[in-house]
Amino acid sequence: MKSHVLIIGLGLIGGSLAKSLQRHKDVHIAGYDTDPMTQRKAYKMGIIQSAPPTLESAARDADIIIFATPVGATLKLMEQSRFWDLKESVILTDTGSTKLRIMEAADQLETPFIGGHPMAGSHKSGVEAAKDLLFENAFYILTPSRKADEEDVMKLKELLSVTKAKIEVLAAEKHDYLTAIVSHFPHLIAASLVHQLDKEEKENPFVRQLAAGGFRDTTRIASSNPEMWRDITTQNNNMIIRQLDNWMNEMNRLKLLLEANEPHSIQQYFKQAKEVRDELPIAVSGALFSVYDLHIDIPDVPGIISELTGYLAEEKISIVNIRILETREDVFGILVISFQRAEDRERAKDCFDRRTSYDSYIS
Ligand SMILES: NC(=O)C1=CN([C@@H]2O[C@H](COP(=O)(O)OP(=O)(O)OC[C@H]3O[C@@H](n4cnc5c(N)ncnc54)[C@H](O)[C@@H]3O)[C@@H](O)[C@H]2O)C=CC1
Ligand SMILES: O=C(O)C(=O)Cc1ccc(O)cc1
Repeated sequence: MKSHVLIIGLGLIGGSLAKSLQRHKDVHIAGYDTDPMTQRKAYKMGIIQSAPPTLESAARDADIIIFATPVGATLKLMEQSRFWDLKESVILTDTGSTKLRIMEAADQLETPFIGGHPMAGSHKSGVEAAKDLLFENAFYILTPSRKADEEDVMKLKELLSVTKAKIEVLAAEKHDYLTAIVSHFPHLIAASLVHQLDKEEKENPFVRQLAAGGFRDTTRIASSNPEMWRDITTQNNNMIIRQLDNWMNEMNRLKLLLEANEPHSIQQYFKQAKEVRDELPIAVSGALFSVYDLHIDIPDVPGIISELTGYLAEEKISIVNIRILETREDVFGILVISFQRAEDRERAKDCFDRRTSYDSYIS
């Protein structure tokens, strides 16, 4: 008999999970979204196999229910779930970026709840951005509630195994502490840098044109969904404030360094940061967010980027990011294209080797 999975919230994460879980031949995936257009689109795209009209009817048939909604909505849905007519063996789980508040709510439920957080994503949202391989090689954190037993955890792990994510069990508080450092607080920094640019721009409109390379790299995540980040920030408020306090101390240390303006100490500051950054497991399997960069030496001529991305599109190779490291007239520029999987990067390199005369290499 087929096992029934209900995914509530069919955006980037719910849609990607639905696509990935299709690999189980014995699983039926039902999908619900408060936005009827999204639900219809997910059904038409074949991401979900049924689109129930109400949550109550869908919940009745489900063996596993996944809340893939912004974390504020997830808390409300968990509360509503008390009134659903659920199977006795049902397991509830979520995909939210915060875990402590969710698990406090989970402890109030009679139903086993296993918190979940796939630590991969992007600044994009919505079902159109969903990708079946989004979670491959990424960590997927689980935080089981007191009512979830070992067998429940095994069932969920078995369901999620097809995502090819690396599943780890962690305490909710530890999860929120760590994600404040590597994910939540960096979002606030990105947003604040953009605010700073915006203020300057009033006096100096040209600054906007100059905001290339480094500024864009550092602030990409400021383009994320504001509703989602409102909820994350309010739920993990204390941990984020702790990081802000640390950051302000660090900024004071930096200010003293700048006021002293001593070249050696300033170089040391950058050198130490570079050493730590270069050692981060970013482009290898096992990273929080794995990306695989391919560098291509390109001449600075109009249309070059669309030519190269056009080849990738023809060969159905997906990219996650694209940027130019350096472009000056008469000088070669370096185009950096990031892929989610090493295999995609290999295929892209092969594609460029066959179809262009540009050198591409893994730096
Ligand atoms: N975007 C990312 O990179 C990541 C997000 N997450 C978490 O996953 C969850 C979902 O995020 P995304 O998919 O990016 O958001 P999204 O904005 O792409 O999709 C959320 C979907 O939920 C629907 N929705 C909202 N309230 C609902 C409700 N009460 N009932 C049913 N549907 C409802 C929306 O209409 C939308 O289609 C969030 O909790 C987020 O913190 C986790 C990992 C990565
Ligand atoms: O786009 C990025 O780099 C992200 O930071 C994506 C992301 C957003 C929220 C999460 O909980 C996990 C990953």
